[in-house]
Amino acid sequence: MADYYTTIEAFRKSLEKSTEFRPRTGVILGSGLSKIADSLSGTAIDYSQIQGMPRPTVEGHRGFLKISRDYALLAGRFHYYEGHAIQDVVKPVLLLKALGVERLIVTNAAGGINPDFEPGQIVLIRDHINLMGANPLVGPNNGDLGPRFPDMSDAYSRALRKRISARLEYPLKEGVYAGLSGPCYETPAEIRMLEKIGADMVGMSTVPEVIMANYLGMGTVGFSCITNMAAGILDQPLNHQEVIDTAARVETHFRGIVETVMELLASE
Ligand SMILES: O=P(O)(O)O[C@H]1O[C@H](CO)[C@@H](O)[C@H]1O
Ligand code: HPA
Repeated sequence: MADYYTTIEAFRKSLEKSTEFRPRTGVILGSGLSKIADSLSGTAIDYSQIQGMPRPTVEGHRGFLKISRDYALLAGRFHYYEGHAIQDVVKPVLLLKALGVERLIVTNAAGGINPDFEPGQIVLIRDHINLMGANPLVGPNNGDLGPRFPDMSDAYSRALRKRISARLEYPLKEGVYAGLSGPCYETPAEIRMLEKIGADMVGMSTVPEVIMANYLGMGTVGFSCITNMAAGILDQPLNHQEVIDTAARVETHFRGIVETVMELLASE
């Protein structure tokens, strides 16, 4: 395994110069969702100012940290398909750890598999299936950071999900997220397989981040914005522009949910 301890220490040092804020809640924003960070007050720090932080290459991931007393929002994540080592894909989580963040909210754009879902809907992630073909914890383990064999039975905190559902005006549907490496969208046959193994939505991110957050002891919740129905469900081709457009269409609604959850976590 990469020496995550060293990476976290290097981020801590680098951030010492740019901010005194040490929030408890971190948010990773998915494709097309970075406007949420614009609308919140705080200090914006470009990834280029943070030593060791890669640059996002995907449209909809801008590459800055917005930080205030209560929150650290990351507008820009790294995907395995971009060619990053899996150890770099989890750098947003290591950065949040360096700031002392204890709770993580992950968001993503995903294709809907469950026929009860529709584009524009926000789904609370109940669990995931790791089909990336990679795991960020492979390699020697530093027991000071986390266990060799982390338990994943509550990776998307049941307790937090319950509190979120109680706080929101209407309950969100929950679903299982299948994380694949991409960058191809899936074939219709792959989507039929994913449905059979219990996936409700599909994407190319989130899973490595949540594995790392769980390993580091962060309580985690996740939201998928269903930006399109997965391949073969509707008789139409998929493209990233549709993903960005749908995320933009529901941005205000999604922001409301994320802000409510951020307030809920900050008040505890
Ligand atoms: O998961 P996020 O980063 O939100 O983005 C999703 O959208 C992109 C595909 O359109 C992929 O990167 C997929 O993972
Ligand atoms: O249909 C999809 N498949 C994989 N990743 C995605 N991200 C948004 N939509 C999708």
